[in-house]
Formats: sequence, C-alpha cells, structure tokens
Amino acid sequence: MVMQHSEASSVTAPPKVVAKDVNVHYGEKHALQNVSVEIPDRAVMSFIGPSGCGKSTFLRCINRMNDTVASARVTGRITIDNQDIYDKSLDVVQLRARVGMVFQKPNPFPKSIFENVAYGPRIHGMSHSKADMEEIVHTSLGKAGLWNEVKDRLDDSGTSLSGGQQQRLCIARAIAVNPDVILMDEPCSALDPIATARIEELIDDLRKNFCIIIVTHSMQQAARVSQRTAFFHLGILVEEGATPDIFTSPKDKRTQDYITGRFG
Ligand SMILES: Nc1ncnc2c1ncn2[C@@H]1O[C@H](COP(=O)(O)OP(=O)(O)OP(=O)(O)O)[C@@H](O)[C@H]1O
Repeated sequence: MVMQHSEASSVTAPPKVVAKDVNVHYGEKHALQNVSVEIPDRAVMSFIGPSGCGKSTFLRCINRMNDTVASARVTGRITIDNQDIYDKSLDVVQLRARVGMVFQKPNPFPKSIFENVAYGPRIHGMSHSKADMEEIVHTSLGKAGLWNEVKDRLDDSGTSLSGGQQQRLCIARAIAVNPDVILMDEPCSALDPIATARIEELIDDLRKNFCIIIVTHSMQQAARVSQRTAFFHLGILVEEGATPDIFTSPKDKRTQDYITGRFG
C-alpha cells in the first residue's frame, strides 16, 4: 500500500532513549526525583535549568557514568533502543562505546591527532587494516568539520590545537566508534563565540545521524540547536516539549519564571 504524504509524516519514530522513574541519590541527597522522559533519535534535546538542578546527573545516568561515583545510587529504568542499560548482563564498556560523551572542557588524550580518533575504534576492534583505520579517522574528522584544518598535521599532538579545534577533535573521537547517542555536557562553555558557533553548526549537522543530548546554561543555545528541551528544577524534570513551545508557551510557572530570567 502506498502511503499518502500526510499519513507518512504522522508516523512517529520510536524514541531512542526512554527513562522511567529515574531517581539518583548521592548518599543522603536525593539529586534526581522520578524523571521520566522519551528522547527521540536524529534530533537534539537540551537539558536546561538552574545550577544544581540535576541536569548533569541525569546526563551521566545515560552512559552509567554515575557508576563511578561511590556515593551515587541510581534506580528506575533507562533503555536505549529498548535495551535496559542497567541490566546486569550489559557490558558497560560496550555501552560507553554506544553512548559517546563530550565534556565541558575539551580533553584530548596527550597523543597525536590521529591517535585521538583511532584509539576507540582500535580498542573496539573496528578496523582490520591500516587503510581501514585511516578511513575511519578521515571520515570522523570530516564529520567533525576538522579534516581540512588538520589533514597535514595528523601526527601533531591533539593538545596543540586551539580550544575549539580540540572540542571538535573530541567530537570526532566520540563519533569514530559510531555511537547511537552523543551526550554533551556544556560543550561550548570553555569556547569563544566563533568556536561556539562552529560547534553549534556541527551539532546541527550531526543530528541527521545521531541522538544528541546537550546540557547547556545558555537558553539561546538551547533555542538555536535543539528540537526538544527539558527543563529541570530542584531535581525534578518540570517540563519537556518542542523547543519553541518551551520558550514561547511553557505550561509550568517554574519554566516560565526561569526562561524569563526570574531565577537561576
Ligand atoms: N558526585 C557528587 N557527590 C555528591 N553530590 C553531588 C555529586 N554530583 C552532583 N551532586 C549534587 O547533586 C545535585 C545535582 O547536581 P548536578 O551536577 O547534576 O546539577 P547541574 O544541574 O548539572 O548543575 P550545574 O548546572 O551547576 O552543572 C547538586 O546538588 C550537586 O551538589
């Protein structure tokens, strides 16, 4: 049966990441309370909210980075492509390959530009020859918008690049293992406006192929780069929706107060 255009566009893709009743405690502190949300594929979702509201805590649940915090206790359920990522049989190393992360401060390895990108594919056995690996490095740097700037200096140290280039190198490193999801924790906060604009363009480009989740303190950035936005306050996911709706007609007074600058 041939679908009419209107029918086809009304078919919604299944969400990539689904969180249900996620709670996080750090010792006695209840940092995240009953967070449930569905995060679409091939789109950018922003997490916004005042400092300490739990945005990064929730982000770190999605690649199980909170496992490394001794006092952290995570309950509830998170699935990626319907697979429970807290299932006891799940290999956390494999999960971290499926869920890439880009941090606030660019953190290239103290190795060559080439090695920064090749490292992940090598440890995950993704290339079978030198030519294979060169192809992966070339493609990843290309997708990260860095190839032309570094193609003649692949043996230079990653740390010799500018801050913005280092962050794009970290994005190339994240996408080299072909992840399902890319988490970005304030990826532009250490960058100048020009480098920030380049990363934002890159995020917009990458969303064609990935599910991207970005924590940002900048509402302008959330409005520019994301299709959906979730607003957190005091450990609660107050409201989530299409980005224009959150910024123009929020349903909750706390969201309204935050976006109009009354607190935070
Ligand atoms: N490792 C930790 N140990 C104890 N408490 C923590 C830890 N990490 C975060 N918290 C607490 O959990 C709460 C949520 O912190 P989180 O970093 O997720 O907030 P955030 O919204 O990302 O803040 P910011 O915007 O300032 O980065 C805060 O009260 C914070 O102090």
